[in-house]
Amino acid sequence: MSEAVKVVVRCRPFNSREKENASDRCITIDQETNQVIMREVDGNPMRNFAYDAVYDSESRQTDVYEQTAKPIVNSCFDGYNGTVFCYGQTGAGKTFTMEGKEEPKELRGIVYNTFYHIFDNIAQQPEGVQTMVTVSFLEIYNEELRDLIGPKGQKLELKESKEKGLHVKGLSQVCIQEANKIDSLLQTGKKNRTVGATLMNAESSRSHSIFMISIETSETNTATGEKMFRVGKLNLVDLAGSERADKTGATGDRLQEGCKINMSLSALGNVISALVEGKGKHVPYRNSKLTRLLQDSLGGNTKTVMVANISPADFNYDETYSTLRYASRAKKIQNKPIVNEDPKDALLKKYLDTITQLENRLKGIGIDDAINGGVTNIPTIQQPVAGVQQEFTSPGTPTANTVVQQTIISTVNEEKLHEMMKKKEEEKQQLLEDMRSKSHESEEKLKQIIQQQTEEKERLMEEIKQKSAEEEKELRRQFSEKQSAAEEERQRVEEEVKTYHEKLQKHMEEAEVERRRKDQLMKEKEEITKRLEEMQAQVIQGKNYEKLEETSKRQQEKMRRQKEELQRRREHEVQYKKELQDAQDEKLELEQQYASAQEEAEVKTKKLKKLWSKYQSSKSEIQDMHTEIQREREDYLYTIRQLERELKLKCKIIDNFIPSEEQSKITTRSTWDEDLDDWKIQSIAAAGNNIKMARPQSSFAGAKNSVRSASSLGNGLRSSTKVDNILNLELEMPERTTQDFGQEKQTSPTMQSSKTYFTYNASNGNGNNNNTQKKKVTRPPSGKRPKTASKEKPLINTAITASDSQQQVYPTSRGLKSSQRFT
Ligand SMILES: Nc1ncnc2c1ncn2[C@@H]1O[C@H](COP(=O)(O)OP(=O)(O)OP(=O)(O)O)[C@@H](O)[C@H]1O
Repeated sequence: MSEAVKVVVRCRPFNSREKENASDRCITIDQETNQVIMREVDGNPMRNFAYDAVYDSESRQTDVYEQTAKPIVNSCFDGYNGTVFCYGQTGAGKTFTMEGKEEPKELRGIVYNTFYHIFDNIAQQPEGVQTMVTVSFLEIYNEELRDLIGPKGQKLELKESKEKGLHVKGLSQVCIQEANKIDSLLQTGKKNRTVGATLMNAESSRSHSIFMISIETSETNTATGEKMFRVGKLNLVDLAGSERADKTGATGDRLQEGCKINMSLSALGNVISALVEGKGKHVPYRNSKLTRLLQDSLGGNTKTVMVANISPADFNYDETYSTLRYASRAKKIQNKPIVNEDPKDALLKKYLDTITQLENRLKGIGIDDAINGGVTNIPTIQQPVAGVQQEFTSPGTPTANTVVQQTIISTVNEEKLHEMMKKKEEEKQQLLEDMRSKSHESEEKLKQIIQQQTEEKERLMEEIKQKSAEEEKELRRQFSEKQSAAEEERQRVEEEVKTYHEKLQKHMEEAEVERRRKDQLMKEKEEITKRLEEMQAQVIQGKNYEKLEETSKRQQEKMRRQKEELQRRREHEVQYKKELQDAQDEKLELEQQYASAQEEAEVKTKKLKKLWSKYQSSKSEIQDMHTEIQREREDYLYTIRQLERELKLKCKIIDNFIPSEEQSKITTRSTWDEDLDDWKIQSIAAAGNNIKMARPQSSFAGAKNSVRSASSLGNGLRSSTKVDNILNLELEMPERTTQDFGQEKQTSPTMQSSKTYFTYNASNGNGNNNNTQKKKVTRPPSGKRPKTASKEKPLINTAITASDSQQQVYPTSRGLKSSQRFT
């Protein structure tokens, strides 16, 4: 089953340089539709691209990991190969995405998360499943392969073998048992990786790095009892960024590195293009080390994810557009991942085989007995010694000399033997000791591992419990915080309303008191006025009268003003009350409106977004159509130019080689046939090219030459042989010729062997004219053309001068007549 390369895009936040040069945002990430929208910049139209997933500058490392790399890591456990590679302009965030930092947790990139995930998976595997994890780390710097965790500065070579396939010879492979070992390994690799500062990135990677993880698992088949091995190889690739020298400000080494980087990236681009273009197309994997190493990841046996990193700033518009186009193309690559079962180069298998062999060897030399009951029964050392002793002490009838000799030899041999035995004994002891300690060590290790795993499990369980308890606590705390905040808010509003009411009440009371006081005053004043009037009526008015009247007037005026003031205050009070009521109503209404308006806004935003993306895609479709039309137009113009050239040639030939009167005759006899969508020319079947030309035959050779010169008489072009070819309306009259003319069948044998020339006469195509009758002239029985032929009149409009006896009735064709220049 083939599957497409998965492509995701991640946009980083603005960096300080972009902020300094006041760059604008030109990218919008729409996570609902998985689209990246590029706004219009400097006359470039708006563009949108869709991918498998998109991440904006707020996206978290874990989100990117969970949705992109995690599924691939899981499938490596099932025996699939996987590749995750980060692609993009320099400083776009590839290394941040791929590596990040180990602490704080939130900054861990794909490599870190992969390891924690791998060891989480291992911890959850059922009993009996064995796993082995190994890693390698290399860089491709200036087209050279370098080991990042092995001996420093060692250059490596790419090799291909039947057993291992394509591999890097001599590359270090480190076995990892715990996830946290990865940090030191990564640090070593990072220290060894080539980085350099450019204007675009203070820590720019100057090489492509590949972190290779191999996950080997073995499981026993419950039905057959056989061990099954699976190997999943995972490549985590952090590519160097594409860069423009004018932007990076690179010179010297940096510039050279940049060139090499761009070259290998363009080789990668060519591979992608070739794969996208389709079957049969040669894929240039061999053009760079990068593409050779990634051969399986692009169009091969691998599940691949490409992370395209981009900048949001219009300062990088061109680079971003190029990355997005690159990424769009990569989506079309089809891979064919398969499970790698029982591979020949499985390290785990080799390890397990070696362990079994060692165990068998131990059994073979009685290791158990040796351990339990001392060394006396070990045959390999005991038996030869016994044999030697027997040999030297065997009874016989020796002489005194021989006895002495034998005794000396025997003593010497015995000593040697003794020494040998001692040595062997020591070696054996040492071996046994080693084995014992090794087996003890392995037991201890096993116990330790089990103990560690159990502790780890317990710790994890404890951690999870703690975490969930903490989370619950945190949620509860947040909830109660929110609740108390809401309660506080409610109390505050209530308090406010209460204060408002109190103020109002106080105000009203004050106003009431004031009113009462004024009423009282008025009353008093009225009473006084009344009394005054009464008194005035009794007292004779002197000069005081005027004074009193004036005072009363002033008091009345004052009272009027006070009344007005009271009235004004009452009105104010009413107004105030009304306003308060309105404010409360408005507040309520606003509260209701806010909820519904927010919902409405959300719905409308969604609709707007949909419409917007539709608009965008239609726009880009139109743009594409324009480009297409432009291209077609150019094609058409090209074709027109070509046709014009051809037409000119034809016109030139006609004008120079066909007599003008013949041209006009042909033109007047031509009609456009709508049904056939072609020109119809009368008696076209008799035209030169439709008639078989006379082949040069030995018997006719002389005659043919004569005919050629005879037929070139028209229009003063007698000597031209080219004209012969054009003007010779030579006809061998086969049976079918008459059919071509649409006339009666003529089957006369004389006709079949005859040679006839045709030309239009002056009748302008009137078929009833006697002159228009075509006549056929047969050759003289000799078959030779008469030598006088060249002296005949021109072919064109020439009357036939064949003898009556030779003349046949020829099919009538409008205005066509045959001519012969030999009689
Ligand atoms: N998503 C992100 N969030 C926050 N910071 C980011 C993000 N992506 C990148 N950065 C920061 O931007 C800077 C450049 O990123 P990085 O080194 O990963 O770029 P690169 O694509 O690997 O560049 P080069 O190709 O030159 O090596 C770093 O300081 C990095 O921390």
